[in-house]
Amino acid sequence: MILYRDQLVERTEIHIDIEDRGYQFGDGVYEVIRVYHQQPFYLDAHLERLKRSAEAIEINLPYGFNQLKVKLAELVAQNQLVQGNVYLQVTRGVASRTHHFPVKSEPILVAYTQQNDRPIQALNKGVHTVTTEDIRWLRCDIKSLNLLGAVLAKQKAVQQHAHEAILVREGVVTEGSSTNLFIVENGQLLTHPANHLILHGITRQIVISIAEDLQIPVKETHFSKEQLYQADECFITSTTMEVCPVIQVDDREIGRGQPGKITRKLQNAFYQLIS
Ligand SMILES: Cc1ncc(COP(=O)(O)O)c(CN[C@@H]2CONC2=O)c1O
Repeated sequence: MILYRDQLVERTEIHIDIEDRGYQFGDGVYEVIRVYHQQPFYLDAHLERLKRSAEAIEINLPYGFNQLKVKLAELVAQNQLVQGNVYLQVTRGVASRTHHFPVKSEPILVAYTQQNDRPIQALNKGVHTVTTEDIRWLRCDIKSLNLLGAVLAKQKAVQQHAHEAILVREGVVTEGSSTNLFIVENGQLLTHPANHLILHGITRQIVISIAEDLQIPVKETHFSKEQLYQADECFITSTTMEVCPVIQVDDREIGRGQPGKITRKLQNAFYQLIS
């Protein structure tokens, strides 16, 4: 079943209008929410970010958090989702094609579930990555449907048999195409500040909290591609990748090409949260 507007319907019953602004302009916002043991993980944080993103582009969510939580719970239950993702998006709705906001349009919400396992092999062995220029716009803190910059970066990674593209803007490492990124330098975590140039990842924030509990120093600061190459450890974080070690960046091994000790500590602590 699919949550379409405010009803659970079969996918075949849904017809997206050719002038839905999400379809024509990417004029909408989205969230990917992880489900473990039939329970959405950090649902409130995801919905709060959805609201922030919608407000940033002046879309009014079609209904409130409590109703949305009830609907998402029904969606997860109806689809018997034990472990996987809920994809949720809200577009500005349907209107004759004009760049400026239509005088009147009704936001359209769609949510659906995907059954999938945790990325165990990537978590255990680590992943290869490539670097590429961050060509995205300057409001990456808005989780918008405008994902072409991320799509092109991810495609470059896949073409080079890598898992993720690490984005570099004017010499500064920002984040992955669909992940946040941390390095470990002399026992300290470094990650890009949560400003308009990165998505304020929920997993990123969880890792920062875990690090504080484990008394691992964290510095939200700029760092260069050279620092990335020389890092003792590196990992990426996201709802779908959890805390995933990076063992290679371009042609450079990170650490000794193995997941690092601090990364493993953070992984183990994160695993306790989802068990
Ligand atoms: C550009 C970007 N940065 C960071 C993150 C990590 O944020 P969370 O920790 O809140 O997930 C994402 C998540 N991207 C989602 C996660 O999976 N697929 C996506 O599109 C992202 O798209």
